[in-house]
Amino acid sequence: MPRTVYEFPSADAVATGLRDLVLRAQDEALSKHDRFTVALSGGSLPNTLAKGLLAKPEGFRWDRWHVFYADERCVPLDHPESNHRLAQTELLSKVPIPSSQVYTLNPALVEKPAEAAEDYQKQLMTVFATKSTVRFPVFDLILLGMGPDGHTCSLFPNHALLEESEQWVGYLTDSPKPPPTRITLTLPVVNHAHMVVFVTTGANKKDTLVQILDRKEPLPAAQVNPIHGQLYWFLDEPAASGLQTTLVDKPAVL
Ligand SMILES: O=C1O[C@H](COP(=O)(O)O)[C@@H](O)[C@H](O)[C@H]1O
Repeated sequence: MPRTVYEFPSADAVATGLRDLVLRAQDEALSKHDRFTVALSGGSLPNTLAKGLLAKPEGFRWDRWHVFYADERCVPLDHPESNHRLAQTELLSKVPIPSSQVYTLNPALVEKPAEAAEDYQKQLMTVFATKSTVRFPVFDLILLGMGPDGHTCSLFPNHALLEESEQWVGYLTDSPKPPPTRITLTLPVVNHAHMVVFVTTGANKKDTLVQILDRKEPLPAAQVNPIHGQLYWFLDEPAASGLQTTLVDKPAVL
């Protein structure tokens, strides 16, 4: 499916635009089934997302949301490096999503990443289906960040996990970005989603975006190409400033 690259004048405008797209994704999902399944990244994403959603929360059906993490660091859930802690602080503590519908790393398994990944895969199966029924889960929406090295989820350049083609959740103990031990959705899961949105702001991502969107270098984020779903890039002006690729300017309606 083709990608759409939006350029917004500021990070605040990215947050507003993202809010509108998340609402659309939610409404599309609820017109087809009774739940909205979303995977959140860590890093800068929860703050941008919260800014948009909390500024205008009307229309969100929080009781229907099922929230997973695109990746998680193998640390206790209240640790400063935990993606769940970040999402909880920025957004989840401020909206009435039932806690039973927020799927976290099993904190008893932080020292056992292989078991933590297997456990998280089992949690996915409780919502989507078992692995014997569906090859890969189909998320309604996956919200991704991209690191300056082109990583997304916890899929890092040249890492063997990029080749994973069977498992839904992988683990690594050698992340080049601390902390080293993490679990992550695999590329096939991301590429089976109904909608995937990269949210990338700031001039420090500018050169990597040129590598991915203009030069099509095979960095991890460039390997996100949903098979049947839609792919959006939400950029602010500093992030987009080096790009030659066709940009869609400040969409009025998403
Ligand atoms: O380590 C991580 O980094 C990426 C990118 O973070 P950002 O701060 O550059 O947006 C993030 O998407 C991922 O979830 C996180 O674990």
